[in-house]
Amino acid sequence: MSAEQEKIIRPMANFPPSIWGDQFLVISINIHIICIPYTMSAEQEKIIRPIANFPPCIWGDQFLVYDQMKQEEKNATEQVVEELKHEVRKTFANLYVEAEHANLLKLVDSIQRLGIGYYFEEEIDKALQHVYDAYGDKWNGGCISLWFRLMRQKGFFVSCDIMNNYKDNDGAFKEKFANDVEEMLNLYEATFLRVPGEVILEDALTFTRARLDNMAKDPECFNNMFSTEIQRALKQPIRKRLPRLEAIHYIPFYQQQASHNKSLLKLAKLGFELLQLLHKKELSQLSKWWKAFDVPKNYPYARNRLVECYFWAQGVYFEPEYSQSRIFLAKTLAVATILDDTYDAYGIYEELMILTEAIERWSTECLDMLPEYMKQVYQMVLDLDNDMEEFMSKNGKAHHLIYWKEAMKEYIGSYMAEAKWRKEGYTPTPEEHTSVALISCGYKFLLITSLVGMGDIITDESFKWALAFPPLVKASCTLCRFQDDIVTHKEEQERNHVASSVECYVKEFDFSEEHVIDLFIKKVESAWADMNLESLVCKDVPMPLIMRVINFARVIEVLYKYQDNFTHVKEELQYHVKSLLIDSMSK
Ligand SMILES: CC(C)=CCC/C(C)=C/COP(=O)(O)OP(=O)(O)O
Ligand SMILES: [Mg+2]
Repeated sequence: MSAEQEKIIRPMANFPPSIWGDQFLVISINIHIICIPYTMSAEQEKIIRPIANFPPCIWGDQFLVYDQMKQEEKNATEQVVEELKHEVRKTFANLYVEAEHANLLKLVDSIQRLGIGYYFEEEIDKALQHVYDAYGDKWNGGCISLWFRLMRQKGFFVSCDIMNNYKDNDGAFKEKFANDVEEMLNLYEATFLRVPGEVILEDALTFTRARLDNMAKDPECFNNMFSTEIQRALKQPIRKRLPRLEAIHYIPFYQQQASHNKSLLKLAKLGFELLQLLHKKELSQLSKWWKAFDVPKNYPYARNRLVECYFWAQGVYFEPEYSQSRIFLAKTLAVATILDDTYDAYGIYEELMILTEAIERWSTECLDMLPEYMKQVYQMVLDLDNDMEEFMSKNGKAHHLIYWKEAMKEYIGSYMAEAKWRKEGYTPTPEEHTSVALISCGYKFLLITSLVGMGDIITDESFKWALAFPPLVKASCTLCRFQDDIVTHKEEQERNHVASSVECYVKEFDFSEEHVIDLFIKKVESAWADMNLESLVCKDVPMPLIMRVINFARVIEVLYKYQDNFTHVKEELQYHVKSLLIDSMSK
């Protein structure tokens, strides 16, 4: 300032200086030390961490490399596939006459169950629209249950009144159907497309389940082929099956049927094989990416589950067009697993506060404030965004990642809320718990993850819709949370862990654990009915998005139905992974 300007008289107060000097620097250094566990001596490390001792990864490095098909062989296979597709298209065309409508439905069902529905998306849409336009709700071409299931699967809200055809005048189910295995199976499968309040379908489920149960115990009645089908259906109906796993079982079953279409069978096998090559390539690419993080060394407390995460992502979508999204989803799942275990199987409250704030701020500048062991996982989170942004900006859709980040922040916020309850030893009321646990189950965040990169069908509106937590998404989160807690809560409570929904309900209502679990099984069933309803009434939501929600729910059926197969990878999941990603389809 010039001497002139200096004439200004400032209202100076001459406040006394700080009296504390630098003495608190030392304390803040101590706080910093607490945040860096690897530099702490055993003495200093008085902190008791909620360690879980999760089993290690069982797969080793086997997916790093894979057997590739020679280019000439691949080209030749693709050529045959095109020819076979052409032939199947001709079959469609022949079935449009009225007398063949039931066969048209059977063709659609076989194609879908053989796992090659994505080859004939247009033909299937056209065929079902044709049947709907011709009959509306008044289908009279036989195979009622098959018609009902296929229509509802595709989003046509046909009435369940047609099921009265299975009943006598006195309202009981006709006994003449009871010995018809195929009809019983079809009716049973149709009941899983019911929406809340469809009593006739609930009764049909009770009726068919009892009959099929008896048939399964009496293999003399029919051939072996159906016996296996019945047992599989009783364990898991078609509505809840992952399409790729269904193809593995259905292809040999279809082959055994005398009436099978040879071109279709061959196409299903070749299609499976070609797609398996792509999946192997993706997993190999992911394995290389993951290996660089050296999870066993850097995150020994966490579940190292890349292969299982890939299985998860592949369950959500297996089609070639979603390759980039599938990879992004698998990466996000693998990182989310480390985060989940950091929040509830290693981190202490003060450290988690810092990590939560860093994720909220989303900047490399936050790296310095993090405890040493968290730095890498934080960088992994930032890189998920950076890597996907590169791909998304090619299509001018990089801004979709803003929604993804918003969802991630909400998800991490719910982990922090649980960490707080854990620290306080507080058991929330079921209501308080649900508001957090439906987000912490991860399914809202993962659904939003799965939409990134799916193509033009997904718009800003799709993300806004999902972020607003509509009933369809809420139902899938409900199912995920309760099914997960039913099988994981015992093991979790052996360490210092936030109360799961089971403990919250036991405490609030003074119910026995068994009773709470029965209640949750019913909640899971009604969440399926809610998803069915929403998938029929959400007309503004594109079908490919709805199918992601359904497939996420189907993955839960595999990973959490009877036990926690994600944490403890037993024979059944190993078998699935091998048949999808290692073994070749038998010719
Ligand atoms: C759905 C997500 C996020 C998948 C990633 C893997 C994961 C965290 C699974 C659930 O683990 P958990 O049984 O420990 O879940 P929680 O800690 O929420 O009970
Ligand atoms: Mg957990």
